[in-house]
Amino acid sequence: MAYETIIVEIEDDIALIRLNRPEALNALNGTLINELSSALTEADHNDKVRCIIITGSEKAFAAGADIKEMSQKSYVDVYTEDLFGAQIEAITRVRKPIIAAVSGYALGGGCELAMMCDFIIAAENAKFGQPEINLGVVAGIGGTQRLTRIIGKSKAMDMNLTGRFMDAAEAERAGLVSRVVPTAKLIPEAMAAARKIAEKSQIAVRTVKEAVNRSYETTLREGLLFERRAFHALFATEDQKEGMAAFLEKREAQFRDR
Ligand SMILES: CC(C)(O)CC(=O)SCCNC(=O)CCNC(=O)[C@H](O)C(C)(C)COP(=O)(O)OP(=O)(O)OC[C@H]1O[C@@H](n2cnc3c(N)ncnc32)[C@H](O)[C@@H]1OP(=O)(O)O
Repeated sequence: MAYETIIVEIEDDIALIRLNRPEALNALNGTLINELSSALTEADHNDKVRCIIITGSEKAFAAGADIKEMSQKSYVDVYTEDLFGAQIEAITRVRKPIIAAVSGYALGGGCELAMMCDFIIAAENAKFGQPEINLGVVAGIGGTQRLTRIIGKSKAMDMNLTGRFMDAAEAERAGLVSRVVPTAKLIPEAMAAARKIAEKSQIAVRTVKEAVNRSYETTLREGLLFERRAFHALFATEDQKEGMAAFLEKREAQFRDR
């Protein structure tokens, strides 16, 4: 399918989705959000795809929501259309793992989009921020909620109140990103991580995603019970038998996603 604001490449069993509005540093306008949401749904339903990567350009993952597009909207407009509601939240309903490969600016909605992914690999030049305060507004898709759960109250307050940017090293220390890699190696490193995930039992992979995400939504007691029951349930799969047999026989497991 041809898109206007994103490029989708499928290599082996990985879908690489590149945000592609260089003239606006990949600012998230309505078209981009719709196209990203469609491409993700398509990748989620494509049996050949086992892992998804979202990336931008070297200069910008995404510089936030498109300010030009929203600047003249009224409260009635944004409330009625539920701006940044269901359409972008659809990303969080994708069941396959999504890696955000972030180079350059990930600001406002860009940082929030990266946080909606399952984990973030950052290039050394990455800069994260929630500068909505400079526009007289606040974050609208997780900058005060997901960011606070990830990096804690003090840093989240600092980022949201001052609008300052966090570099890749600070983001790694704060737990916002899982690893930092040389800028030129961002896509090869993200592809290597995606290939590792693609080799695993996809039933176990999806269960990991559900269980980790559950930890954000529930109490520790409920989360631990969910995790234990998920662990128990995987004993009903052929992949559990294969994974454990392969270990004991000192060979590579051949998972069949059953
Ligand atoms: C999703 C919500 C609800 O949370 C809300 C939001 O996300 S609000 C948006 C938050 N993001 C920002 O406030 C960042 C805005 N951008 C910048 O501060 C700067 O562009 C920069 C620091 C990222 C980069 O600066 P610089 O290298 O000097 O490049 P520029 O000349 O500023 O930008 C190039 C070009 O891109 C356009 N641009 C950049 N960001 C946006 C944006 N968010 N929306 C629309 N357009 C954007 C910028 O206007 C320039 O275009 P031209 O003026 O050359 O046509």
